[in-house]
Amino acid sequence: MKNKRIVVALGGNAILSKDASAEAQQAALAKTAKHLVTLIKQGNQLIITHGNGPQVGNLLIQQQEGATESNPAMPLDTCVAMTQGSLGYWLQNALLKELENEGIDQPVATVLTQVIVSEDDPAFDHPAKPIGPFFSESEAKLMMVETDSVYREDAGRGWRKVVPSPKPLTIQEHQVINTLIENNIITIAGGGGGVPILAESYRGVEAVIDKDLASEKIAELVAADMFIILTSVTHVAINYGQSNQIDLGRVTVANLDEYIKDKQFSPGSMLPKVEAMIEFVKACDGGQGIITSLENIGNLDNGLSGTFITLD
Ligand SMILES: Nc1ncnc2c1ncn2[C@@H]1O[C@H](COP(=O)(O)OP(=O)(O)O)[C@@H](O)[C@H]1O
Ligand SMILES: NC(=O)OP(=O)(O)O
Repeated sequence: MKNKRIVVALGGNAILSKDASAEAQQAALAKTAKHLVTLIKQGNQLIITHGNGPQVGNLLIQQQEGATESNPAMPLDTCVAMTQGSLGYWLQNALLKELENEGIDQPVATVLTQVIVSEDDPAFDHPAKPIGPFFSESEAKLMMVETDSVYREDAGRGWRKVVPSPKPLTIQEHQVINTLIENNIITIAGGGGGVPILAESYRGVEAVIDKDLASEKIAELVAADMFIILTSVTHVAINYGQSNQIDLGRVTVANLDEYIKDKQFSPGSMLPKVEAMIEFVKACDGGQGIITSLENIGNLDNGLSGTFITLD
């Protein structure tokens, strides 16, 4: 796996697990940076994207709980921009430190990335993107009565607030991203799925774009050779969480289409990752798609670890 242009998408849950402190998230990113630098040492060009589901949900709670008339809560699109900034800041410095440890002199830049969405996207009427902390069913149901927020069960892990998640149409800053990569600058972009804006008006809309779908758009626009989604599981599975669970090694688009029809992947968690991979391998002829865990990055060379997605 040498000298490739690789888009790597990091899950927000891999950065924030139980401890939401800045120190704990920075420590998680320091570990992440070590794994990413392995790919850089092999001579690959990296474009790194990341989620913000846990972080943007936490920030929204802080905003709402601390709000006063003279110091109002910021809207969700601005919260996305704020988490893009804070996570980019932590990740950029974690990478710089690890590169320095390895004696690699390469700059890193974080691009404030906006993503164009349609005002008419039906997602605005059907909130489906889980953000923030996990609650019990009874806590969530009480909050649904007391506030106008919607909560849903998230892949067997508890209940979370859900917000609209419109489809990313294109990436406003794609030329900036391409210019950085052409100049051999390690690029962090599309953080938190990008800030959702409407075309032409540059007006933000209150939503959280799925970072896997936004990352796929970036992968297409930079003509990536490889698109890797790193999450908390080593493989995509069928019968996930059941006694007959089967981890998928190599799968084709046709296989995945069948599994989607069979409702094997949870919406808001594994389904968008699988959909993003299908889009990528269809759009980038010969492009390789991989879903695996961060810790598995070092094992990708032998082709044995993770779920590898191919066109046919
Ligand atoms: N079919 C499946 N195979 C593997 N994991 C699945 C499946 N369906 C749901 N999941 C869940 O999806 C999670 C990954 O989604 P999520 O945590 O939202 O991603 P992110 O890493 O981007 O934050 C896994 O940890 C697992 O709990
Ligand atoms: N924006 C987004 O998709 O974040 P997560 O990957 O953390 O859910």
